[in-house]
Amino acid sequence: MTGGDSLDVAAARAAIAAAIRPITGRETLPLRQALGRILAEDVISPIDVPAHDNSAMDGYAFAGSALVDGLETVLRVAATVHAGDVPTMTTAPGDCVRIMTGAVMPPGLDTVVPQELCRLEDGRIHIAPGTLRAGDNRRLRGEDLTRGRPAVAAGQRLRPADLGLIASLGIAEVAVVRRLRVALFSTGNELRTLGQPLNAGCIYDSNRYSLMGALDRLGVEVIDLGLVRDDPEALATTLDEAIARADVVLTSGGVSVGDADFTKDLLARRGEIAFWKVAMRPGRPFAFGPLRRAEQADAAWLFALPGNPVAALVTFYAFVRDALLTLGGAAPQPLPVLRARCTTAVRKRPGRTEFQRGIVSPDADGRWAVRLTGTQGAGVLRSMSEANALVVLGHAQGSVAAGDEVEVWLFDGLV
Ligand SMILES: Nc1nc2c(c(=O)[nH]1)N[C@H]1C(S)=C(S)[C@@H](COP(=O)(O)OP(=O)(O)OC[C@H]3O[C@@H](n4cnc5c(N)ncnc54)[C@H](O)[C@@H]3O)O[C@H]1N2
Ligand code: MOO
Ligand SMILES: [Mg+2]
Repeated sequence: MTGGDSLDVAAARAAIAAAIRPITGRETLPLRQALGRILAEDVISPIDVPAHDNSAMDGYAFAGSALVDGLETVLRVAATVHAGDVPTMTTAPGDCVRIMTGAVMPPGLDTVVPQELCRLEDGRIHIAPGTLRAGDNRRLRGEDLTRGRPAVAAGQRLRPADLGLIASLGIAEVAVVRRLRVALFSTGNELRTLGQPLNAGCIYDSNRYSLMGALDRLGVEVIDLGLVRDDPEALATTLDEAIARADVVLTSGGVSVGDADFTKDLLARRGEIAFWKVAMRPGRPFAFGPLRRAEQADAAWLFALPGNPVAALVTFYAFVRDALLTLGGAAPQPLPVLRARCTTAVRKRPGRTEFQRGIVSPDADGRWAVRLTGTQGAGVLRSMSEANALVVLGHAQGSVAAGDEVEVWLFDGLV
């Protein structure tokens, strides 16, 4: 669709999802280097975790059958086991064993009384009636994981807890998907790079920094191709380098209808425009499509983001983030969505999706409320910097009155 018609946001997301396929490259990494990487294969547990029934408390282990309703239980302390010991003793009826947290349960014993819940006197413990039930404070063999079961599924972006879980299985290396390579550059004669003087009529290139930050959060390999002038030849040269080196090319600027807006036309020459223009604000001029690669069957994908700084980030979150996760082999991880009361009225007409920037926090009653971050222009980056969420006003929705519920997409630590 290249004409004046715009696709709605849902249709644009669906078109991207239908076009892309995960990359297939794999590598094996030591666990210590695998944080944030995407698991390529299920990790199957080779052992039961824990490997033995063990005590959850420092206290005394005994046979739960010794507990009798309504009566005090008195038991003689016959032995001691520490974590790391392998107890083999048999325990006579009426005996208990001093046990530490994590120690293997002695044969035949199934219950632990924490030491603060009993009284020790002359080598015997006294447990008041009703203190606990048989089986209490014992961790069962395999209660975390049983042998042969998947512990962490392929597609998981490995988090600290996943690394710990895999380590608990004794597994030192994991197969992960190779890192997705994303090349990016900014376009515009007016752009200056940091460290250069700001001549009249110029602005600093901020998009590359916000977008590289967003890419770093996703754990992809970033190929920074810098700034490119609004010159079709310079653009073509840089785009060709990007196509040769990357799976995905991310550009900002030059996708609208100005006389120096060449990015989209270049996409049409190097590949195919799957769509251009989305019925949304900000971010209407956004182009997506495949780029042909010399000697390679698969395409690189171009996401051409609008130049306005807020529009660039909004389109990144609306379209690019999920697509990069999919391309990189990750299971879907949509931004957390919730409904919140909007404290400000918003004027809107149906027929396009609007992404306002807001701060979500609980109100006095503990319900979620969201207030907008001031002026919402597509060039006002402060509106995005102060926000912790996007307020998403759907395609068919009209104006919002103060107090109405709206949908918000929360930024999390991953975006
Ligand atoms: N006649 C029309 N004009 C415009 C339309 C339209 O539909 N009809 N759409 C507007 C919308 S919406 C947007 S968004 C912009 C998109 O423009 P481009 O993608 O072509 O981007 P540029 O023209 O290059 O720049 C727009 C704006 O953003 C600033 N910019 C660009 N790159 C950066 C950067 N890396 N860092 C910071 N700021 C950047 C640039 O200086 C411009 O101010 O088009 C509207 N026009
Ligand atoms: O929609 Mo443009 O993306 O407002 O600035
Ligand atoms: Mg333009």
